[in-house]
Amino acid sequence: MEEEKKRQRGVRLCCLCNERRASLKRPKTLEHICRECFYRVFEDEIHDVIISNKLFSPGDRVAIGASGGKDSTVLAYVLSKLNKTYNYGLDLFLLSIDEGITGYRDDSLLTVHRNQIQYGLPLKVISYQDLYGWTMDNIVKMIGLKNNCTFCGVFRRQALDRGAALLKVDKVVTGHNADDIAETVLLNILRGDIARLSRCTSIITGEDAPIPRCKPFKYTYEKEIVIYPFFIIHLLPFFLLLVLAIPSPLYYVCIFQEARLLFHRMHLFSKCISWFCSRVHQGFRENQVWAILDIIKSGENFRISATTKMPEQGTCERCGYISSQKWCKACVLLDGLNRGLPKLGIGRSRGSIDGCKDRNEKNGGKSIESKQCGTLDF
Ligand SMILES: Nc1ncnc2c1ncn2[C@@H]1O[C@H](COP(=O)(O)OP(=O)(O)OP(=O)(O)O)[C@@H](O)[C@H]1O
Repeated sequence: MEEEKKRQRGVRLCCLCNERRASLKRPKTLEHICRECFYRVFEDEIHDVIISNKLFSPGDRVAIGASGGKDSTVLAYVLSKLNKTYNYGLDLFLLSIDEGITGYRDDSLLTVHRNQIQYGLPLKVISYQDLYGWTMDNIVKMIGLKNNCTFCGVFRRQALDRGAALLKVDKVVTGHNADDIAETVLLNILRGDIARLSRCTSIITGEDAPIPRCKPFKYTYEKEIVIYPFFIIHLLPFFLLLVLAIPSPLYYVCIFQEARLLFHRMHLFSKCISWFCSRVHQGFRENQVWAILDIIKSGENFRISATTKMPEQGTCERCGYISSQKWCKACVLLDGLNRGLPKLGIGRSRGSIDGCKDRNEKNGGKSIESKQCGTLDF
């Protein structure tokens, strides 16, 4: 009766509970729903992903890769909430890697320190300076802005594993979301990187490595991760917050990623435009919404032919980290830096460093070489 009255008054009701006033159009399904139902479906879907993929076992020690950005901040909050609500029995930790990027990581680490207190989770911070003797600031001073992301990505991947080993955890979780995964599928297709294409949609990776990594946000849309903490604030101030680039976990973009920063600004600008034009371009937006899940599904359905030779997994002769080469990529890059020849380890031709010969080449086979690329370098 009450609902009927509301409907007559022209109030759009939430299509899930059919009781409360709808206050947002859900980016993933385009349903008009209320705030309470948004929180419920957002958390329920992540819980379903965790359970159906058996991401954790009771008693697991789990490190949350905490960059201080929006994805890992929301992940830390949601995972600790679900852990309590559904009694997963997990011991959660925050693990942060300090790359030594002044004006970027030092700011975002403040958020992680705040999260440590807010969520009551132990925090471990590991720096490139301690692990490698180099900060990204110093690396960029030596090599400039070109290729610096290769150093950062390779070092971070290994640093997360080393931090996880120090914390003696069973698993590492990262905040990679559906948009990141769809983007990586497309990048790997464009680059013809079959090795990465075959594993980039896996929700658990590195099962052959000492510590597996999981992505509970694999099917969670970035837009919903952004809405989740800020939903209470109405959309307009939220857009202003983004566009004016007021420092916030939503907006941490690495200062060394100039191209990405430009892309990010353009992306935000186009988001604003599309928000204003959304009623006109409804059909286009609906296609865009489904494209993310479709791309992930295509990546999942990708099958590698049995005759394709994949890189052979071994350990680095220098540091003992997993590697398909004699030396792992981090050791090759570090060696180049320490010798004052930082470009040696970059690109495909790696013959110039003795320790870097491909095991498969040595074995006479032709392997698929996997480069450091894409959003998912974990
Ligand atoms: N410095 C870091 N320390 C710990 N974990 C990290 C770090 N950088 C990235 N990660 C992990 O990898 C995930 C993806 O990182 P990426 O650099 O793509 O950032 P992002 O998509 O902006 O995510 P976020 O918003 O959490 O920073 C993060 O969500 C986080 O779990």
